[in-house]
Amino acid sequence: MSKLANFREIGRKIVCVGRNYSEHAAELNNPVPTKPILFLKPTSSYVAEGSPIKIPKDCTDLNHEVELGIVIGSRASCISVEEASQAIGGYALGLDMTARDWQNEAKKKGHPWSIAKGFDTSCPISAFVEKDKIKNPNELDIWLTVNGEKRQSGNTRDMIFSVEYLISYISQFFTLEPGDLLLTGTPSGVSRVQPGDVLKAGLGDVVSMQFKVEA
Ligand SMILES: O=C([O-])CC(=O)C(=O)O
Ligand SMILES: [Mg+2]
Repeated sequence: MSKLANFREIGRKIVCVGRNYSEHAAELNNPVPTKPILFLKPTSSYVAEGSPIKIPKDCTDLNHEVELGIVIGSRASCISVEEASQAIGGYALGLDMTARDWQNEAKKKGHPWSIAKGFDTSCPISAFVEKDKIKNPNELDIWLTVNGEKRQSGNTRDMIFSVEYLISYISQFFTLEPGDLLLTGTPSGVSRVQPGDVLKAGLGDVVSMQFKVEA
């Protein structure tokens, strides 16, 4: 078994991309970016299947964002787009849980989004997916249901910036290290979750996962 199966323990950062699907940028009245928008989540935000997503105290608008995750397999600093696929060690399916009320307030004030995006349980994550299970990460169906009702349904071909472009771009600023996770942004259909909701999500026919939401 690959040592990357343990990426939640060995990885030291989660790098997230914002507004990488134009329909999602539009649904939140945000402009479509001309270069990737990056933010970080602490690795303490991971939650694995079997444990619940907890709505933080005083958050009134917790949203789901289903995203393709790239698990880094080898150290990458200032690499080119052509070299980028060599840095991919595997994949995971992730949820970028977002306290939208807190994010909107921070955006208005020009403050960072760290709490809105990085609170405990804000990164529900699947098991590790071996690299050879996915031929082309830029051509994958990605979906999420809430209590059996379809909310998000997209394909990674609609990403504004490809997986390889993102890895290269991020590596110009942050050295990527084995076990680090890159979350590639969410397609449209984000919505509020409530205590008791059951979220199911899937990536192509390679992985699916389920999480319960608690107050
Ligand atoms: O909060 C946002 O909408 C930005 C983001 O994470 C995404 O587009 O996936
Ligand atoms: Mg996101």
